[in-house]
Amino acid sequence: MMAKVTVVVPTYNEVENLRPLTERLFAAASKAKLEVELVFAEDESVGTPASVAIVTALEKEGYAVAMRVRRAREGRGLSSAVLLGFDAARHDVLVCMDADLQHEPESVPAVVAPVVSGAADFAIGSRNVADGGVGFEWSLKRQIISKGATLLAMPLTASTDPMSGFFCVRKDTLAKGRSHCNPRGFKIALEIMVRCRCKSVVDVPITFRDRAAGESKLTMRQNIDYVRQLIDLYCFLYKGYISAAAYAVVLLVLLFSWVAIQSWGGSRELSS
Ligand SMILES: Nc1nc2c(ncn2[C@@H]2O[C@H](COP(=O)(O)OP(=O)(O)O[C@H]3O[C@H](CO)[C@@H](O)[C@H](O)[C@@H]3O)[C@@H](O)[C@H]2O)c(=O)[nH]1
Repeated sequence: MMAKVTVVVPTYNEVENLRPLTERLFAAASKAKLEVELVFAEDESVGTPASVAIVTALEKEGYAVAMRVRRAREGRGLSSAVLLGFDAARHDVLVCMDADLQHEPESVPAVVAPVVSGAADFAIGSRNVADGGVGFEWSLKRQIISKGATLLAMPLTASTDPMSGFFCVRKDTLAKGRSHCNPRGFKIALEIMVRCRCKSVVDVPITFRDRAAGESKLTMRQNIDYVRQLIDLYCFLYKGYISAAAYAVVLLVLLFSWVAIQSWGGSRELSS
């Protein structure tokens, strides 16, 4: 039977990338015998009217594509847009990828395969496994930020690339933790892996390409959001250990205070 997949792509000012992404994705899906519904989860920007026009034209050409526009007054953000897109998905198998073609649409069948076959709860496109990598000159600053962020997340997940925004999960797996998912920030894959307690996580090698057009939306704000997200996720996952450690510290302080008081009392008795 043909697997049915909803691909959600968060978009903010990505006008130039919508058509090439759609054409490449549907070509790859038809080759791999995947039925795809493509949903652009758009936050309103200056490019929104042009983006809507492109998606309307693609729909008329027969592509199963839609754009959901969140108005500026309703909020903005990558993770929250992806969650809204997932909530509206028609199919059980959900994929998230970027609009800027840094994630190759031709890799979608490979990212989907472990989830469709039942081999994994969660599959993620990874640059950090054999046959995966970065296919362009990435600035040293971005490399350091990415490596540092990955290291900080290591105790939270089995994936080698939890910073990747290219992943696949089933609706029922997502439902296990959807209501606890933090909609803030950029790192929705990490959020879902941890909150939905995904047991079998499979890394699928991908080549991360240069942005085709437009600009990255990553700012300092997202880095701060990431640190807050990490603290929340550590507390969520290791709450038991953190409480036990805090309890042990309180007990030790009490014990040392008691010993100190005893020895002080004893030395006073000796000296009197
Ligand atoms: N709806 C919506 N989409 C957004 C927003 N901010 C960014 N996006 C969309 O989210 C995708 C990724 O955003 P970029 O701005 O291209 O992110 P990046 O900094 O290049 O980060 C990339 O690298 C990370 C791994 O290093 C990935 O985690 C991330 O998803 C992306 O691939 C793009 O399709 C972009 O339009 C937003 O506020 N709202």
